[in-house]
Amino acid sequence: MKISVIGCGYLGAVHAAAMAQLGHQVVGFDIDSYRISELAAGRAPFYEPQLPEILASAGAKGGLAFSTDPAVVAGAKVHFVAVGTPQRAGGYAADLSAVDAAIDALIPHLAPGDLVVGKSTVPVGTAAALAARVAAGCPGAMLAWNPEFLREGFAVADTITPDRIVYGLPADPAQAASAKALLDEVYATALAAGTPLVVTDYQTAELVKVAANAFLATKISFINAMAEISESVGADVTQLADAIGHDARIGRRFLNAGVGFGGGCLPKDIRAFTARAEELGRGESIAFLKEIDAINLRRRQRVVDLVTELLDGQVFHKKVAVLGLSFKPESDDIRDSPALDVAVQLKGLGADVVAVDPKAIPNSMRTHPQLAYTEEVETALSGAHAVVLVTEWKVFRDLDPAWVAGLVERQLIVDGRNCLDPDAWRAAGWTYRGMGRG
Ligand SMILES: NC(=O)c1ccc[n+]([C@@H]2O[C@H](COP(=O)([O-])OP(=O)(O)OC[C@H]3O[C@@H](n4cnc5c(N)ncnc54)[C@H](O)[C@@H]3O)[C@@H](O)[C@H]2O)c1
Ligand SMILES: O=c1ccn([C@@H]2O[C@H](COP(=O)(O)OP(=O)(O)O[C@H]3O[C@H](CO)[C@@H](O)[C@H](O)[C@H]3O)[C@@H](O)[C@H]2O)c(=O)[nH]1
Repeated sequence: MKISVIGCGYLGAVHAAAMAQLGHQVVGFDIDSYRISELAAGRAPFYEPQLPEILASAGAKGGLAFSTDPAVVAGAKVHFVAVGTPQRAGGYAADLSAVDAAIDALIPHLAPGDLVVGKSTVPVGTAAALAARVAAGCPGAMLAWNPEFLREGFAVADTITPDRIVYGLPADPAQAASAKALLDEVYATALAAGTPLVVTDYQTAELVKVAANAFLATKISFINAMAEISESVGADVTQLADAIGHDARIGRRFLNAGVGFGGGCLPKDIRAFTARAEELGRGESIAFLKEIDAINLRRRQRVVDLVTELLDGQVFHKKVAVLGLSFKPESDDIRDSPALDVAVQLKGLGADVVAVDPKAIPNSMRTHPQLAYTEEVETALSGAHAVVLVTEWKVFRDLDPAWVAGLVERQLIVDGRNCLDPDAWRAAGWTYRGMGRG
Protein backbone atom coordinates (compact mmCIF):
# COMPACT_ATOMS: atom_id res chain seq x y z
CA MET A 1 0.00 0.00 0.00
CA LYS A 2 1.16 3.57 -0.64
CA ILE A 3 1.45 5.45 2.65
CA SER A 4 2.50 8.98 3.55
CA VAL A 5 3.88 10.14 6.90
CA ILE A 6 3.61 13.84 7.75
CA GLY A 7 6.11 14.82 10.42
CA CYS A 8 9.33 12.78 10.47
CA GLY A 9 10.59 13.20 14.03
CA TYR A 10 11.22 10.58 16.73
CA LEU A 11 7.82 9.05 15.96
CA GLY A 12 7.29 9.75 12.25
CA ALA A 13 10.75 8.82 10.93
CA VAL A 14 10.59 5.46 12.69
CA HIS A 15 7.01 4.89 11.56
CA ALA A 16 7.91 5.67 7.93
CA ALA A 17 10.95 3.40 7.90
CA ALA A 18 9.17 0.58 9.75
CA MET A 19 6.17 0.69 7.39
CA ALA A 20 8.55 0.49 4.42
CA GLN A 21 10.38 -2.37 6.09
CA LEU A 22 7.03 -4.17 6.29
CA GLY A 23 6.67 -3.84 2.51
CA HIS A 24 4.63 -0.67 2.07
CA GLN A 25 5.55 2.16 -0.33
CA VAL A 26 6.23 5.10 1.97
CA VAL A 27 6.79 8.82 1.44
CA GLY A 28 7.72 11.06 4.37
CA PHE A 29 7.11 14.81 4.45
CA ASP A 30 8.52 17.25 7.00
CA ILE A 31 9.19 20.99 7.04
CA ASP A 32 12.58 20.42 8.72
CA SER A 33 15.05 20.38 5.83
CA TYR A 34 17.91 18.95 7.96
CA ARG A 35 15.86 15.95 9.06
CA ILE A 36 14.58 15.35 5.52
CA SER A 37 18.01 15.62 3.88
CA GLU A 38 19.45 13.14 6.40
CA LEU A 39 16.56 10.71 5.99
CA ALA A 40 16.66 11.03 2.19
CA ALA A 41 20.36 10.13 2.34
CA GLY A 42 19.46 7.03 4.37
CA ARG A 43 20.80 8.44 7.65
CA ALA A 44 18.97 8.78 10.96
CA PRO A 45 18.77 12.48 11.98
CA PHE A 46 18.72 11.49 15.67
CA TYR A 47 19.90 8.54 17.71
CA GLU A 48 17.47 5.64 17.82
CA PRO A 49 18.79 2.06 17.91
CA GLN A 50 17.93 0.01 14.79
CA LEU A 51 16.72 3.06 12.84
CA PRO A 52 19.85 3.28 10.63
CA GLU A 53 19.52 -0.41 9.80
CA ILE A 54 15.88 -0.25 8.73
CA LEU A 55 16.43 3.03 6.84
CA ALA A 56 19.19 1.30 4.89
CA SER A 57 17.28 -1.87 4.16
CA ALA A 58 13.95 -0.18 3.35
CA GLY A 59 15.75 2.46 1.26
CA ALA A 60 17.64 -0.22 -0.65
CA LYS A 61 14.34 -1.92 -1.50
CA GLY A 62 13.21 1.40 -3.04
CA GLY A 63 10.07 1.74 -0.97
CA LEU A 64 11.02 4.79 1.05
CA ALA A 65 11.35 8.45 0.03
CA PHE A 66 11.42 11.76 1.92
CA SER A 67 10.69 15.34 0.87
CA THR A 68 10.04 18.84 2.18
CA ASP A 69 7.42 19.24 -0.57
CA PRO A 70 3.92 18.37 0.69
CA ALA A 71 2.90 17.37 -2.85
CA VAL A 72 4.91 14.18 -2.33
CA VAL A 73 1.96 12.75 -0.35
CA ALA A 74 -0.34 12.80 -3.40
CA GLY A 75 -1.33 9.32 -4.48
CA ALA A 76 -0.92 7.73 -1.06
CA LYS A 77 -4.02 5.98 0.23
CA VAL A 78 -3.28 6.35 3.95
CA HIS A 79 -1.71 9.51 5.42
CA PHE A 80 -0.25 9.33 8.95
CA VAL A 81 -0.06 12.64 10.82
CA ALA A 82 2.88 12.43 13.25
CA VAL A 83 3.80 16.08 13.82
CA GLY A 84 4.74 17.47 17.23
CA THR A 85 2.19 18.57 19.85
CA PRO A 86 4.45 20.27 22.43
CA GLN A 87 3.39 22.13 25.54
CA ARG A 88 2.11 25.57 24.62
CA ALA A 89 4.48 28.40 25.57
CA GLY A 90 3.34 29.92 28.86
CA GLY A 91 0.69 27.28 29.59
CA TYR A 92 -0.09 23.61 30.15
CA ALA A 93 -2.28 22.94 27.10
CA ALA A 94 -1.00 21.25 23.95
CA ASP A 95 0.07 23.45 21.05
CA LEU A 96 -1.84 22.05 18.07
CA SER A 97 -0.53 24.51 15.49
CA ALA A 98 1.62 21.87 13.76
CA VAL A 99 -1.35 19.50 13.51
CA ASP A 100 -3.45 22.28 11.98
CA ALA A 101 -0.69 23.20 9.53
CA ALA A 102 -0.17 19.55 8.57
CA ILE A 103 -3.89 19.08 7.83
CA ASP A 104 -3.89 22.31 5.76
CA ALA A 105 -0.89 21.07 3.78
CA LEU A 106 -2.44 17.65 3.29
CA ILE A 107 -5.97 18.56 2.16
CA PRO A 108 -5.09 19.79 -1.38
CA HIS A 109 -3.46 16.41 -2.10
CA LEU A 110 -6.23 14.16 -0.80
CA ALA A 111 -8.52 12.11 -3.04
CA PRO A 112 -11.94 10.66 -2.14
CA GLY A 113 -11.49 7.38 -0.29
CA ASP A 114 -8.15 8.43 1.22
CA LEU A 115 -7.68 7.91 4.96
CA VAL A 116 -5.98 10.47 7.20
CA VAL A 117 -4.68 8.76 10.34
CA GLY A 118 -3.85 10.77 13.45
CA LYS A 119 -0.82 9.44 15.37
CA SER A 120 0.22 12.55 17.27
CA THR A 121 -0.90 12.75 20.91
CA VAL A 122 -3.78 15.23 21.11
CA PRO A 123 -6.41 16.49 23.54
CA VAL A 124 -9.66 14.52 23.40
CA GLY A 125 -12.03 16.10 20.89
CA THR A 126 -9.33 16.98 18.35
CA ALA A 127 -10.07 14.08 15.99
CA ALA A 128 -13.74 14.98 15.53
CA ALA A 129 -12.81 18.56 14.63
CA LEU A 130 -10.11 17.41 12.20
CA ALA A 131 -12.46 14.86 10.59
CA ALA A 132 -14.88 17.68 9.81
CA ARG A 133 -12.08 19.70 8.21
CA VAL A 134 -10.91 16.74 6.14
CA ALA A 135 -14.46 16.02 4.92
CA ALA A 136 -15.01 19.69 4.03
CA GLY A 137 -11.65 19.95 2.26
CA CYS A 138 -12.02 16.71 0.30
CA PRO A 139 -15.48 15.13 0.30
CA GLY A 140 -15.12 11.36 0.53
CA ALA A 141 -11.83 11.45 2.42
CA MET A 142 -11.94 10.01 5.97
CA LEU A 143 -10.09 10.28 9.27
CA ALA A 144 -9.17 7.70 11.91
CA TRP A 145 -7.25 8.04 15.20
CA ASN A 146 -4.50 5.50 15.79
CA PRO A 147 -2.45 6.52 18.86
CA GLU A 148 1.17 5.45 19.10
CA PHE A 149 2.70 3.81 22.19
CA LEU A 150 6.34 3.37 21.13
CA ARG A 151 9.12 4.03 23.63
CA GLU A 152 12.24 5.88 22.50
CA GLY A 153 15.22 3.54 22.57
CA PHE A 154 12.91 0.67 21.53
CA ALA A 155 10.99 2.57 18.86
CA VAL A 156 11.68 0.25 15.93
CA ALA A 157 10.71 -2.95 17.74
CA ASP A 158 7.68 -1.24 19.32
CA THR A 159 6.50 -0.13 15.85
CA ILE A 160 7.00 -3.45 14.09
CA THR A 161 5.72 -5.57 17.00
CA PRO A 162 3.49 -3.30 19.10
CA ASP A 163 1.87 -4.67 22.25
CA ARG A 164 -1.51 -3.42 21.07
CA ILE A 165 -3.09 -1.44 18.24
CA VAL A 166 -5.97 1.00 18.74
CA TYR A 167 -8.25 2.25 15.95
CA GLY A 168 -10.52 5.21 16.65
CA LEU A 169 -12.98 5.06 13.74
CA PRO A 170 -15.58 7.45 12.28
CA ALA A 171 -19.15 7.17 13.58
CA ASP A 172 -20.55 6.52 10.07
CA PRO A 173 -20.65 2.70 9.67
CA ALA A 174 -19.69 2.66 5.98
CA GLN A 175 -16.75 5.01 6.59
CA ALA A 176 -15.74 3.03 9.67
CA ALA A 177 -15.68 -0.19 7.62
CA SER A 178 -13.56 1.41 4.86
CA ALA A 179 -11.18 2.96 7.39
CA LYS A 180 -10.82 -0.32 9.26
CA ALA A 181 -10.10 -2.25 6.05
CA LEU A 182 -7.32 0.20 5.15
CA LEU A 183 -5.78 0.09 8.63
CA ASP A 184 -5.99 -3.72 8.64
CA GLU A 185 -3.96 -3.70 5.42
CA VAL A 186 -1.37 -1.32 6.91
CA TYR A 187 -0.99 -3.46 10.04
CA ALA A 188 -1.47 -6.87 8.35
CA THR A 189 1.83 -8.27 9.67
CA ALA A 190 1.25 -7.34 13.32
CA LEU A 191 -2.41 -8.43 13.20
CA ALA A 192 -1.46 -11.80 11.65
CA ALA A 193 0.95 -12.26 14.58
CA GLY A 194 -1.97 -11.90 17.01
CA THR A 195 -1.36 -8.33 18.24
CA PRO A 196 -4.38 -7.30 20.33
CA LEU A 197 -6.61 -4.82 18.46
CA VAL A 198 -9.02 -2.41 20.13
CA VAL A 199 -11.53 -0.88 17.71
CA THR A 200 -13.32 2.12 19.13
CA ASP A 201 -14.49 5.69 18.52
CA TYR A 202 -12.34 8.81 18.17
CA GLN A 203 -12.71 10.05 21.72
CA THR A 204 -11.87 6.73 23.34
CA ALA A 205 -8.80 6.32 21.12
CA GLU A 206 -7.57 9.80 22.04
CA LEU A 207 -8.18 9.17 25.74
CA VAL A 208 -6.46 5.74 25.69
CA LYS A 209 -3.21 7.44 24.78
CA VAL A 210 -3.21 10.11 27.47
CA ALA A 211 -4.59 7.69 30.06
CA ALA A 212 -1.72 5.26 29.36
CA ASN A 213 0.88 7.99 29.83
CA ALA A 214 -0.91 9.37 32.90
CA PHE A 215 -0.85 5.88 34.43
CA LEU A 216 2.87 5.42 33.70
CA ALA A 217 3.67 8.85 35.16
CA THR A 218 1.57 8.03 38.22
CA LYS A 219 3.42 4.76 38.76
CA ILE A 220 6.78 6.55 38.66
CA SER A 221 5.67 9.38 40.95
CA PHE A 222 4.08 6.86 43.33
CA ILE A 223 7.40 5.12 43.84
CA ASN A 224 9.18 8.47 44.08
CA ALA A 225 6.71 9.50 46.80
CA MET A 226 7.64 6.26 48.60
CA ALA A 227 11.29 7.29 48.11
CA GLU A 228 10.57 10.57 49.91
CA ILE A 229 9.02 8.73 52.84
CA SER A 230 11.87 6.20 52.82
CA GLU A 231 14.34 9.07 53.09
CA SER A 232 12.62 10.26 56.28
CA VAL A 233 12.75 6.90 58.04
CA GLY A 234 15.88 5.28 56.61
CA ALA A 235 14.01 2.68 54.53
CA ASP A 236 15.18 1.40 51.13
CA VAL A 237 12.77 2.17 48.28
CA THR A 238 14.43 -0.29 45.86
CA GLN A 239 13.67 -3.18 48.23
CA LEU A 240 10.20 -1.75 48.76
CA ALA A 241 9.67 -1.73 44.95
CA ASP A 242 10.93 -5.31 44.65
CA ALA A 243 8.60 -6.42 47.41
CA ILE A 244 5.43 -4.75 46.12
CA GLY A 245 6.40 -5.59 42.54
CA HIS A 246 6.18 -9.31 43.27
CA ASP A 247 2.44 -8.79 43.49
CA ALA A 248 1.37 -9.41 39.88
CA ARG A 249 -1.44 -6.88 40.31
CA ILE A 250 1.20 -4.19 40.90
CA GLY A 251 4.18 -5.41 38.82
CA ARG A 252 7.81 -4.31 39.15
CA ARG A 253 8.10 -2.36 35.86
CA PHE A 254 8.04 1.46 36.07
CA LEU A 255 8.73 1.34 39.80
CA ASN A 256 12.30 2.62 39.52
CA ALA A 257 12.66 5.54 41.90
CA GLY A 258 15.17 8.22 41.00
CA VAL A 259 15.41 11.66 39.46
CA GLY A 260 12.00 11.14 37.84
CA PHE A 261 10.47 11.14 34.40
CA GLY A 262 11.21 13.46 31.51
CA GLY A 263 11.16 13.37 27.73
CA GLY A 264 8.92 14.69 24.98
CA CYS A 265 5.87 12.75 26.20
CA LEU A 266 5.09 12.02 29.86
CA PRO A 267 5.57 15.53 31.31
CA LYS A 268 3.76 17.46 28.58
CA ASP A 269 1.05 14.83 28.15
CA ILE A 270 -0.05 14.87 31.80
CA ARG A 271 -0.11 18.67 31.72
CA ALA A 272 -2.12 18.81 28.47
CA PHE A 273 -4.52 16.20 29.87
CA THR A 274 -5.00 18.33 32.99
CA ALA A 275 -5.65 21.43 30.88
CA ARG A 276 -8.16 19.58 28.69
CA ALA A 277 -9.99 18.10 31.70
CA GLU A 278 -10.29 21.60 33.15
CA GLU A 279 -11.73 22.88 29.85
CA LEU A 280 -14.29 20.07 30.06
CA GLY A 281 -15.21 21.08 33.62
CA ARG A 282 -13.67 17.83 34.91
CA GLY A 283 -10.48 19.20 36.38
CA GLU A 284 -11.15 17.55 39.73
CA SER A 285 -11.24 14.06 38.16
CA ILE A 286 -7.54 14.16 37.39
CA ALA A 287 -6.39 16.89 39.79
CA PHE A 288 -4.00 14.26 41.21
CA LEU A 289 -1.91 14.60 38.03
CA LYS A 290 -0.75 18.01 39.28
CA GLU A 291 0.62 16.26 42.36
CA ILE A 292 2.24 13.62 40.12
CA ASP A 293 3.99 16.45 38.26
CA ALA A 294 5.01 18.17 41.50
CA ILE A 295 6.45 14.97 43.03
CA ASN A 296 8.37 14.40 39.81
CA LEU A 297 9.91 17.87 39.75
CA ARG A 298 10.84 17.64 43.46
CA ARG A 299 13.11 14.68 42.68
CA ARG A 300 15.29 16.85 40.43
CA GLN A 301 15.68 19.28 43.30
CA ARG A 302 16.45 16.40 45.65
CA VAL A 303 19.43 15.34 43.51
CA VAL A 304 20.77 18.89 43.54
CA ASP A 305 20.26 19.07 47.33
CA LEU A 306 22.10 15.77 47.86
CA VAL A 307 25.11 17.01 45.89
CA THR A 308 25.08 20.26 47.87
CA GLU A 309 24.79 18.33 51.15
CA LEU A 310 27.69 16.02 50.28
CA LEU A 311 29.80 19.08 49.52
CA ASP A 312 28.81 20.63 52.90
CA GLY A 313 27.04 23.44 51.09
CA GLN A 314 30.28 24.47 49.35
CA VAL A 315 29.30 23.98 45.69
CA PHE A 316 30.87 27.16 44.32
CA HIS A 317 33.79 26.35 41.99
CA LYS A 318 33.66 22.65 42.89
CA LYS A 319 34.00 20.34 39.92
CA VAL A 320 30.88 18.18 39.59
CA ALA A 321 30.90 15.35 37.04
CA VAL A 322 27.36 14.92 35.68
CA LEU A 323 26.94 11.47 34.15
CA GLY A 324 24.09 11.65 31.62
CA LEU A 325 22.16 14.31 29.73
CA SER A 326 19.43 12.49 27.78
CA PHE A 327 16.07 11.85 29.48
CA LYS A 328 16.72 8.11 29.37
CA PRO A 329 19.45 5.76 28.10
CA GLU A 330 19.60 4.74 24.42
CA SER A 331 18.29 8.12 23.31
CA ASP A 332 19.77 11.50 22.38
CA ASP A 333 16.51 13.21 23.32
CA ILE A 334 16.92 16.01 25.87
CA ARG A 335 13.34 17.29 25.90
CA ASP A 336 12.43 18.01 29.54
CA SER A 337 15.40 15.90 30.61
CA PRO A 338 15.82 15.61 34.40
CA ALA A 339 19.55 15.04 33.84
CA LEU A 340 20.05 18.27 31.94
CA ASP A 341 17.91 20.10 34.45
CA VAL A 342 20.15 18.91 37.30
CA ALA A 343 23.27 19.97 35.38
CA VAL A 344 21.80 23.42 34.78
CA GLN A 345 20.76 23.84 38.41
CA LEU A 346 24.20 22.84 39.69
CA LYS A 347 25.81 25.25 37.25
CA GLY A 348 23.42 27.94 38.53
CA LEU A 349 24.74 27.30 42.05
CA GLY A 350 28.26 28.04 40.82
CA ALA A 351 29.55 24.48 40.41
CA ASP A 352 32.05 23.74 37.65
CA VAL A 353 29.82 21.22 35.92
CA VAL A 354 31.34 18.86 33.36
CA ALA A 355 28.70 16.72 31.70
CA VAL A 356 29.24 13.52 29.77
CA ASP A 357 26.75 11.51 27.70
CA PRO A 358 27.22 8.93 24.95
CA LYS A 359 24.73 10.53 22.52
CA ALA A 360 23.10 13.70 23.83
CA ILE A 361 25.99 16.20 23.79
CA PRO A 362 25.25 17.79 20.37
CA ASN A 363 21.61 18.46 21.31
CA SER A 364 22.61 19.75 24.76
CA MET A 365 25.27 22.07 23.33
CA ARG A 366 22.69 23.65 21.05
CA THR A 367 20.24 24.44 23.85
CA HIS A 368 22.66 24.89 26.78
CA PRO A 369 25.96 26.31 25.50
CA GLN A 370 26.80 27.54 29.04
CA LEU A 371 27.62 24.00 30.23
CA ALA A 372 30.97 22.25 29.76
CA TYR A 373 30.82 18.90 27.98
CA THR A 374 33.15 16.03 27.27
CA GLU A 375 32.80 12.81 25.29
CA GLU A 376 35.25 11.10 27.68
CA VAL A 377 33.99 9.69 30.99
CA GLU A 378 37.55 9.87 32.31
CA THR A 379 37.81 13.60 31.54
CA ALA A 380 34.52 14.30 33.30
CA LEU A 381 35.62 12.38 36.39
CA SER A 382 39.21 13.61 36.64
CA GLY A 383 39.59 15.91 39.62
CA ALA A 384 35.85 15.91 40.38
CA HIS A 385 34.78 16.90 43.90
CA ALA A 386 31.48 15.07 43.42
CA VAL A 387 29.93 12.71 40.88
CA VAL A 388 26.24 12.63 40.04
CA LEU A 389 24.72 9.90 37.86
CA VAL A 390 21.46 11.06 36.29
CA THR A 391 20.95 8.88 33.18
CA GLU A 392 21.58 5.17 33.59
CA TRP A 393 23.56 4.48 30.39
CA LYS A 394 25.30 1.09 30.56
CA VAL A 395 28.74 2.75 30.42
CA PHE A 396 27.92 4.51 33.70
CA ARG A 397 26.24 1.51 35.37
CA ASP A 398 29.36 -0.54 34.62
CA LEU A 399 31.84 1.93 36.15
CA ASP A 400 34.37 0.32 38.48
CA PRO A 401 34.28 2.26 41.78
CA ALA A 402 37.99 1.62 42.41
CA TRP A 403 38.94 2.97 38.97
CA VAL A 404 36.77 6.07 39.46
CA ALA A 405 38.29 6.57 42.93
CA GLY A 406 41.69 6.89 41.26
CA LEU A 407 40.46 9.80 39.13
CA VAL A 408 38.43 12.02 41.44
CA GLU A 409 39.43 14.62 44.01
CA ARG A 410 36.79 13.46 46.52
CA GLN A 411 34.85 10.16 46.65
CA LEU A 412 31.33 11.55 46.82
CA ILE A 413 28.63 10.10 44.55
CA VAL A 414 24.91 10.70 44.11
CA ASP A 415 23.19 7.87 42.24
CA GLY A 416 20.16 9.66 40.81
CA ARG A 417 18.89 6.46 39.17
CA ASN A 418 19.55 3.91 41.92
CA CYS A 419 21.44 1.86 39.36
CA LEU A 420 24.74 1.32 41.20
CA ASP A 421 25.52 -1.22 43.92
CA PRO A 422 25.83 0.88 47.10
CA ASP A 423 27.80 -1.84 48.91
CA ALA A 424 30.42 -2.06 46.14
CA TRP A 425 30.87 1.72 46.06
CA ARG A 426 31.01 2.07 49.84
CA ALA A 427 33.50 -0.82 50.04
CA ALA A 428 35.72 1.14 47.65
CA GLY A 429 35.70 4.09 50.05
CA TRP A 430 32.88 6.16 48.55
CA THR A 431 30.22 8.20 50.29
CA TYR A 432 27.24 6.93 48.31
CA ARG A 433 23.79 8.55 48.30
CA GLY A 434 20.91 7.05 46.31
CA MET A 435 17.32 8.18 45.95
CA GLY A 436 15.20 6.89 48.81
CA ARG A 437 17.81 4.38 49.88
CA GLY A 438 18.08 5.10 53.54
N1 LIG B 1 8.56 10.41 20.58
C1 LIG B 1 7.80 9.44 21.04
O1 LIG B 1 8.28 8.50 21.68
C2 LIG B 1 6.32 9.45 20.80
C3 LIG B 1 5.58 8.28 21.04
C4 LIG B 1 4.19 8.31 20.90
C5 LIG B 1 3.56 9.49 20.53
N2 LIG B 1 4.31 10.61 20.29
C6 LIG B 1 3.61 11.82 19.84
O2 LIG B 1 3.93 11.97 18.46
C7 LIG B 1 4.01 13.35 18.10
C8 LIG B 1 5.38 13.63 17.51
O3 LIG B 1 6.34 13.44 18.51
P1 LIG B 1 7.90 13.37 18.18
O4 LIG B 1 8.56 12.92 19.41
O5 LIG B 1 8.12 12.61 16.92
O6 LIG B 1 8.21 14.91 17.93
P2 LIG B 1 9.37 15.56 17.04
O7 LIG B 1 9.43 16.98 17.44
O8 LIG B 1 10.60 14.71 17.10
O9 LIG B 1 8.82 15.45 15.55
C9 LIG B 1 7.78 16.21 15.04
C10 LIG B 1 8.13 16.55 13.60
O10 LIG B 1 7.02 17.23 13.00
C11 LIG B 1 7.56 18.17 12.10
N3 LIG B 1 6.55 19.17 11.73
C12 LIG B 1 6.11 20.22 12.47
N4 LIG B 1 5.19 20.92 11.79
C13 LIG B 1 5.02 20.28 10.60
C14 LIG B 1 4.19 20.51 9.48
N5 LIG B 1 3.34 21.54 9.44
N6 LIG B 1 4.27 19.67 8.43
C15 LIG B 1 5.15 18.64 8.46
N7 LIG B 1 5.96 18.37 9.49
C16 LIG B 1 5.90 19.18 10.56
C17 LIG B 1 8.76 18.74 12.82
O11 LIG B 1 9.64 19.40 11.92
C18 LIG B 1 9.35 17.48 13.46
O12 LIG B 1 10.34 16.87 12.66
C19 LIG B 1 3.70 14.10 19.39
O13 LIG B 1 2.31 14.37 19.42
C20 LIG B 1 4.06 13.12 20.48
O14 LIG B 1 3.37 13.37 21.68
C21 LIG B 1 5.68 10.61 20.40
O1 LIG C 1 10.58 3.14 36.50
C1 LIG C 1 10.81 4.12 35.80
C2 LIG C 1 10.56 4.13 34.40
C3 LIG C 1 10.82 5.29 33.67
N1 LIG C 1 11.33 6.39 34.28
C4 LIG C 1 11.57 7.62 33.50
O2 LIG C 1 10.39 7.95 32.79
C5 LIG C 1 10.69 8.63 31.58
C6 LIG C 1 9.94 8.04 30.42
O3 LIG C 1 10.40 6.74 30.15
P1 LIG C 1 9.74 5.84 29.02
O4 LIG C 1 8.28 5.79 29.26
O5 LIG C 1 10.47 4.57 28.95
O6 LIG C 1 10.10 6.69 27.74
P2 LIG C 1 9.31 7.37 26.53
O7 LIG C 1 10.09 7.02 25.33
O8 LIG C 1 9.08 8.80 26.88
O9 LIG C 1 7.90 6.62 26.40
C7 LIG C 1 6.69 7.08 27.00
O10 LIG C 1 6.08 8.10 26.23
C8 LIG C 1 5.79 7.71 24.87
C9 LIG C 1 5.23 8.92 24.16
O11 LIG C 1 3.90 9.15 24.44
C10 LIG C 1 4.81 6.55 24.88
O12 LIG C 1 4.50 6.17 23.55
C11 LIG C 1 5.40 5.38 25.66
O13 LIG C 1 4.49 4.30 25.71
C12 LIG C 1 5.75 5.86 27.07
O14 LIG C 1 6.41 4.80 27.79
C13 LIG C 1 12.22 8.57 31.45
O15 LIG C 1 12.76 9.81 31.84
C14 LIG C 1 12.63 7.47 32.42
O16 LIG C 1 13.91 7.66 32.94
C15 LIG C 1 11.57 6.38 35.65
O17 LIG C 1 12.01 7.39 36.23
N2 LIG C 1 11.31 5.25 36.37
